[in-house]
Amino acid sequence: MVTDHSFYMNLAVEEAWKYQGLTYPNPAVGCTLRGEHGEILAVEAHHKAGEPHAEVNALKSAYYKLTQNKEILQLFTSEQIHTFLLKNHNNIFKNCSLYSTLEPCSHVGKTPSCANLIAQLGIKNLYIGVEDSNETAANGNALLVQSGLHVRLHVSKEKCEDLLFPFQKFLKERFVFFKWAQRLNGTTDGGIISSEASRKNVHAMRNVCDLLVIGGNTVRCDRPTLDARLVNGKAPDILILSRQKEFDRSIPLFQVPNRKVIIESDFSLLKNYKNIMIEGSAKMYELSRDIVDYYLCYLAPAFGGEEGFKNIEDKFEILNAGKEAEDIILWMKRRI
Ligand SMILES: NC(=O)C1=CN([C@@H]2O[C@H](COP(=O)(O)OP(=O)(O)OC[C@H]3O[C@@H](n4cnc5c(N)ncnc54)[C@H](OP(=O)(O)O)[C@@H]3O)[C@@H](O)[C@H]2O)C=CC1
Ligand SMILES: Nc1c(N[C@@H]2O[C@H](COP(=O)(O)O)[C@@H](O)[C@H]2O)[nH]c(=O)[nH]c1=O
Repeated sequence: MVTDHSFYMNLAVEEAWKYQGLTYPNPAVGCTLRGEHGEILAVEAHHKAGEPHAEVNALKSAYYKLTQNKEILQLFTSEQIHTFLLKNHNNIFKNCSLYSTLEPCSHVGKTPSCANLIAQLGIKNLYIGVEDSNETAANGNALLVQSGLHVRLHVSKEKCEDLLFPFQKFLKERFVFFKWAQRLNGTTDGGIISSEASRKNVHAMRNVCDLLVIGGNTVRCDRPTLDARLVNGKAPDILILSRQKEFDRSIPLFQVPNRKVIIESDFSLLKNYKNIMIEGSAKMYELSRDIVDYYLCYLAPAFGGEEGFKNIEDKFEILNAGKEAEDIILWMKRRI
């Protein structure tokens, strides 16, 4: 039987995109566990920095699927899951193949080393999308080859690179993404557009981004708060892009504790930040075109509104299309 390794890797890629924008300062990573007859034992992702890596989440799910032992479902930290699996694996993974969009980490950071766990569990084959460019975590691949695993690199390489790109960008300098919510007819005005689940997702991104950029007219018209209240999260610093700099200082945006609100007429402040979200519409889109890496659109199944992206001719490549409640979520890059 010829195995289509990209099929299994692409499942991991799809799962990981659900957490893009939420894993900072970690990368979005996905992992599939395949049984010896090609069956899918688990498809999981890394959700949040400090929580288990994708490989650990996949091994946890696969262990439960294979053993029906509910004990593992009560374990949530990486340390707990590593320790449990090392003690109880009974060689059940010995003919399994593991697909990871990123080379398993070799270091002990906030969580123990995935490469070490994979080696000790006796997994047979390891398929990797891309190597880890983060020097402290890299070389998991070499460690696993030494341990006798069959390792193949660059399965669905381009897809894994697109997934990893934000991480590489914030490691090197900064990652900037432009997010908006629109209706089917392209309008962005008139208050709430996307579903509550989508807005929670955006608040979870605000919770981990260190700077949120907003246009001055939006502050005047929408009187937004721009915090992460829907997930009880931390409010990011705010850059208001404005030349005239006149605002009603009594609105909630200026009252949120423990964050800075800075008003500038250019983007030079961005150099001090790593993970940056611009929440904007057409004017901000035009002004930020040269500094944005990825675009994130929440497309709500509705018509209505009046203003939006008119008279802009750009084209995009869709990197991932997902669904959150009733909305479609598109991660894209602009075609140059
Ligand atoms: N659905 C959605 O996701 C969103 C919808 N919106 C809606 O869309 C509308 C438009 O928002 P958006 O397009 O983001 O932008 P805005 O109109 O809110 O902001 C653009 C800002 O850029 C400043 N500006 C204009 N030209 C320049 C320049 N050449 N150099 C520097 N600064 C400049 C203006 O400053 P000045 O203050 O001096 O005029 C203005 O405040 C908003 O009113 C809001 O209701 C906004 C964000 C998201
Ligand atoms: N209407 C709309 C968005 N609009 C953006 O959110 C801002 C309001 O933030 P806050 O006051 O914190 O709730 C608003 O000014 C605009 O930038 N975002 C979305 O995800 N979905 C939506 O439907």
